Amino acid sequence: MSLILKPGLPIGLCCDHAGYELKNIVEGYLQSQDINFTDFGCHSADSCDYPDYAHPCAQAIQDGKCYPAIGICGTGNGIAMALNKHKGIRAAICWNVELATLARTHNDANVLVLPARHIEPTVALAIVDAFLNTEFQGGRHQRRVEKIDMA
Ligand SMILES: O=C(CO)[C@H](O)[C@H](O)[C@H](O)COP(=O)(O)O
Repeated sequence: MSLILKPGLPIGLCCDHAGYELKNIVEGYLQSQDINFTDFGCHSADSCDYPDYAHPCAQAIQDGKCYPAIGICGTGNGIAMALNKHKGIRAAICWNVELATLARTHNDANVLVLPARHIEPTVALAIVDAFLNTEFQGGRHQRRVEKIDMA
């Protein structure tokens, strides 16, 4: 059982066309681990706009309908920017396992963002695994994370 899943809540997934193929791979991995997810799209590799999928996914986290989430686009930047417009969302772009671990231990990241065009699928799955299985350290980081939403 993952360390950061909340009982009864699925993981949220969102992507654009650049992340579509990797999202399918991530979904296969989650299924193999018996982890439930809600897929907010996109649902094909046809060109689309990442905010159209990022915003509903972030809203679902805010509404308590899923937790955590994984967002995927070409560089990770666009979908992370859209997700991070939402209060309480801490979306972290991670391209290796160490960054994913630190995003959890230091930042209590609640959305993992993967740059699909810049990482291999095997690395992506190792990142997902690290993200889902690493606890927030709290302590000095708790104070800093609380200050993020003060703007
Ligand atoms: O990487 C991105 C920008 O931050 C987006 O995620 C998109 O995937 C990318 O911009 C899509 O580019 P395309 O040329 O329209 O395929």
